[in-house]
Amino acid sequence: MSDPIICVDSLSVELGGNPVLRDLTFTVAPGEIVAVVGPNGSGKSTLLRCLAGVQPATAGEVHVFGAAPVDDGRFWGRVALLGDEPAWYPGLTTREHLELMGAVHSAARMTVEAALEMFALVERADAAPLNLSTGQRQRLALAAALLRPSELLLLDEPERGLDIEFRAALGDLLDEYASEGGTVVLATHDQDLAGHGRRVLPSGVPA
Ligand SMILES: Nc1ncnc2c1ncn2[C@@H]1O[C@H](COP(=O)(O)OP(=O)(O)OP(=O)(O)O)[C@@H](O)[C@H]1O
Repeated sequence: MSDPIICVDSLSVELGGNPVLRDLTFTVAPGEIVAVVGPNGSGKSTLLRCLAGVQPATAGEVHVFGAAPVDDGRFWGRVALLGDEPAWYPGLTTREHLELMGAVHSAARMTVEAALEMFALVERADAAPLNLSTGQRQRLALAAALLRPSELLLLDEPERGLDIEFRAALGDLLDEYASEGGTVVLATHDQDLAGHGRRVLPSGVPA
């Protein structure tokens, strides 16, 4: 069996003196989709931030690709993160944002035109992101994350702002990414999306 992509061992995180994650242990194998589920405030985003190396553990360990995640170019070359609203370049269009993503990463997974098509952004390709609807902006953020090559996708509530049809399409895109060997960890409130993977609760209780 291949080595896990992610090992979380007895992870605890306190924020502002409050325990948010308590003694959480799980592993994620290559090609797996893991859905972090639970009510508001249960620690889903905190767990994703730990996996991204931007939230230190209070106790326990997190290993990604066999080492503690480090917020550096080598790590982000392998990991695509979709968190809160990205910082858009106000002078660049939708198409130019995707071209930029393709330019900074070698071996893009798809062309810009294919991404515009796949994420239903063709008609808004020449608009600035701030002139898109909330759902269209989320589709652009997802297009950017899926256009670039990566081995691990970390997605915090990727369903935010998406209509029902596109949520279903997103599940299929994640399945396709995983079938190519990519690993996905997503925090989600969408039960259908969560059904595409194994469920993990940040409380550590099996779902
Ligand atoms: N900087 C902070 N200082 C103190 N407490 C915080 C901080 N950030 C988050 N929290 C608290 O930590 C807990 C977990 O927050 P987190 O955002 O991880 O939850 P979540 O499961 O992602 O929630 P949601 O479903 O609403 O997105 C919440 O109770 C939140 O209020």
